[in-house]
Amino acid sequence: MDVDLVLLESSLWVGKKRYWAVLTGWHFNWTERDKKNREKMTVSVPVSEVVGVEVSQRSQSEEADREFTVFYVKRTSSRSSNQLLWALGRTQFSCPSRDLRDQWLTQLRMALKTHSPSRPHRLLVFINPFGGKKQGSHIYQSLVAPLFELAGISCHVVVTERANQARDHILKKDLTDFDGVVCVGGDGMFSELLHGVIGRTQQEAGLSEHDPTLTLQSCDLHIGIIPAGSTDCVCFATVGVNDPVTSALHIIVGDSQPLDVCSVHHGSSLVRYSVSLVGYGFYGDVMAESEKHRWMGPLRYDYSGALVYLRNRSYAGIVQYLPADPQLSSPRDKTRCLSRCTVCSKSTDRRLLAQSTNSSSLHGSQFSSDSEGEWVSVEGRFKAVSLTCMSSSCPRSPLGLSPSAHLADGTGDLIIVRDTHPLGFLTFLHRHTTTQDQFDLPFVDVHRVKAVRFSLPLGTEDNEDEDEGTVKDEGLVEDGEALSKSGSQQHLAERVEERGMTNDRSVKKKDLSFGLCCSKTPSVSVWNCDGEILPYPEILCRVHGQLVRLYARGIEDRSAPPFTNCKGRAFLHN
Ligand SMILES: CCCCCCCCCCCCC/C=C/[C@@H](O)[C@H](COP(=O)(O)O)NC(=O)CCCCCCCCCCCCCCC
Ligand SMILES: Nc1ncnc2c1ncn2[C@@H]1O[C@H](COP(=O)(O)OP(=O)(O)O)[C@@H](O)[C@H]1O
Ligand SMILES: [Ca+2]
Repeated sequence: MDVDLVLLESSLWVGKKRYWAVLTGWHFNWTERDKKNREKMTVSVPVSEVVGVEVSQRSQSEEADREFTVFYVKRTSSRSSNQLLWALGRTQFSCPSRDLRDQWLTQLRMALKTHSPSRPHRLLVFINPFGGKKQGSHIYQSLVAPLFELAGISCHVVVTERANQARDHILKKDLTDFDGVVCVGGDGMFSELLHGVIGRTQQEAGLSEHDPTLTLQSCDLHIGIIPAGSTDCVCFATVGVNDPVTSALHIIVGDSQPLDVCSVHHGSSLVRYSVSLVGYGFYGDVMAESEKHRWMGPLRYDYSGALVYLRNRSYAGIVQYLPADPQLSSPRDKTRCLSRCTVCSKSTDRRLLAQSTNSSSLHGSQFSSDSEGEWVSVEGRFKAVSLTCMSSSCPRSPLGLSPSAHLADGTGDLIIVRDTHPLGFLTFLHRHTTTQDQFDLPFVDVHRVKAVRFSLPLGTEDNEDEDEGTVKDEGLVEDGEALSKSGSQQHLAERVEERGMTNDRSVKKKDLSFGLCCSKTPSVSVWNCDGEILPYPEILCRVHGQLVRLYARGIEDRSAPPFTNCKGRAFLHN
């Protein structure tokens, strides 16, 4: 029952103004009262958004002994982009007596404990000092660490010295004391945490990650992201803005956002997990190209994007997909997945029901293609084939690859861009930066799916040296050597070149050995899997609903009605 009992109320002063302050289990409100005791504006802070309470830091004096400061989440707008940001609000209250001050401190701290129980107390933080503009350590020390300290969160901080250190740490070290893991970096760093957390959970549950038909165990350990990378798409799409303070506050208040994850398999092995982009053709080529220009920082994507666009390539392939239930939602229904999204909540309800009716729980049960419906097949030449489990919005594309995709509905959106003239493809790309519908083009199809398979038509060059089932050599969990950009990716990029897949250097190499016959453009591309290159075109992807949880709450709806108090009066929400 949602009874909002008053825990404490009294007169308090803020500066020279007198307020009537009320603490209930759910809210801390203070209402200005004028000299005639008439009520003016009320400020209301949900207890769940109180960051901390402190006694006055001023030197001991009678006045200071009657003061306390409440720190809380304050919503503001960014001046440049009009995005909703969270900042640290603070109000210093003065009490009539020291006794009353102590009562306020006790009650506020107690309310925090009992009404905000999901807050983390101990976190494991990984900082990539080389991500994005190389500001990770500075961002953490100057903006995030002071907030965690204020909130009483203790942190074990690891500044990484190599790629995959964070993933390996999570897979192998004792994590019993930690409530969550946090990365300070970009999507690549998030991906390391994702692989560590999912891998660890399956190890402990005794489940094989390589079997795409198995329902994996969802992970309890939460993941937090402090954006300090190049695209920061996972943060942007789950929080609505790339801002370290906003993200730190979501971690502090213990927000919990389930997230769908796609497992990518080749042959009989798991290759990687992805949450944002599994993309072949254009996005694969952009990623392969951009690795050569890493020194440019985030700009490498625009530069490489332009180069790859001008190459004007398309690739032959067979895309097969398992459609999701069209009754539940559609990628073209013009809705947005916002905080407390009903489509995602219904998916949660269905999962809970399935778990309760399945005596041995859903985990470890089989995902049978028969009961999941019929595969649909599309063969042709494509500019791009992309699968995304969420909108994949980012500053470069504020509505994302698929604006109506859901964070936690158990499906992904498959976007097929068939071969077209360069101007058409530019229109498609450009619409990602506006509010125009990028799917409303005759050469673009979008489907909401549960699984996707991609293969090459018979006779495509790459089929010849395709070696099914050998991925384990580079597999993620098998040998601890993931396909990382900065480490083994170097070696993979060389393999890609040797196979004559994507870049110009590879063509030159072939030209030298085979002469003119091989100067044609490569017939296969690579997959871009959340920023990592997968050099084998034939893959199977399966979406796992709500496999992990982030310290986030989805994008908050700015048009939501104002809060009202228990007496129905209008409230100013801080
Ligand atoms: C004409 C303007 C076209 C703008 C097209 C914007 C499409 C943006 C879609 C972004 C999807 C992002 C999905 C997330 C991917 C990340 O996981 C992943 C890794 O991120 P990290 O480095 O932070 O670790 N990032 C990426 O894969 C980056 C993909 C970026 C693609 C940028 C494409 C720019 C295209 C520019 C075309 C210009 C044409 C000019 C013609 C002369
Ligand atoms: N200390 C390190 N040295 C080199 N590479 C690292 C280090 N720490 C993490 N990485 C790797 O760097 C890659 C890019 O990191 P990320 O933080 O995503 O930045 P960006 O968004 O700029 O790509 C990731 O794939 C990650 O595995
Ligand atoms: Ca989804």
